[in-house]
Amino acid sequence: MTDAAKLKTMAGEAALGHVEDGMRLGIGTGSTAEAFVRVLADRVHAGLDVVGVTTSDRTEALCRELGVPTATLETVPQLDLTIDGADEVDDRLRLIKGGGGALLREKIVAAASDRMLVIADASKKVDTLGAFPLPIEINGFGMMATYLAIQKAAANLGLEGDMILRRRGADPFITDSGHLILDASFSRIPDPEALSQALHQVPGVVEHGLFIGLASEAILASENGIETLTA
Ligand SMILES: O=C[C@H](O)[C@H](O)[C@H](O)COP(=O)(O)O
Repeated sequence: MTDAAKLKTMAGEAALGHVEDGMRLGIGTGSTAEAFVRVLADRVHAGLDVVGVTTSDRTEALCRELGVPTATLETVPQLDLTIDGADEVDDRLRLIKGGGGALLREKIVAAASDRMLVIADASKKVDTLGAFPLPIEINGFGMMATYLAIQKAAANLGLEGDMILRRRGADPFITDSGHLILDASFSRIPDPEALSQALHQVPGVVEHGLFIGLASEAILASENGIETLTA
């Protein structure tokens, strides 16, 4: 296992300490969430009784492969705890997510949960959000108009930077819900709340990767051990 993989597993194992028998779990997407699913599966095989609502087709497939029971939000619409990774986390537990393209379902699942626990390696901790390009999920219809409207909304907040349509090989990346993603390199987002509100005003924006007021705790793994941030 590489050092990076070890840190993800460390964070996943620490997250297990928050999981109790009978819990309805939201299960995130990405390499750290996958590390969590692997340690969770061992516990399930040892008798832990939980049900997971997954945030992507990819995580759903992994849970099925490893024997972690899953349900949909339609049948289990209220969750006790969501455990998910992040691309950036600041000291107020504001996040950038969506590097893997799962931000929409991740946000819906986190919002349906009593608590959201972030798991990450300590390199994800930042003073100011924005070095990681902000994923913005948009409808395919009128995408150039949406692009320009986002650019204008951001400029009104003093934010400028490249916005690139995410691709998978030669084709546009399509999310599990059938949308496109723009990755916006603003470098620094000093007021994430203002940007979040402004983006939600743009028709065509389905969701964005700023998670504000959702995470209640973060487990950050480094070579020195586990650091826990609480809201
Ligand atoms: O869409 C993907 C998610 O928001 C991931 O949780 C995020 O990109 C972090 O992924 P990783 O754990 O692979 O760094």
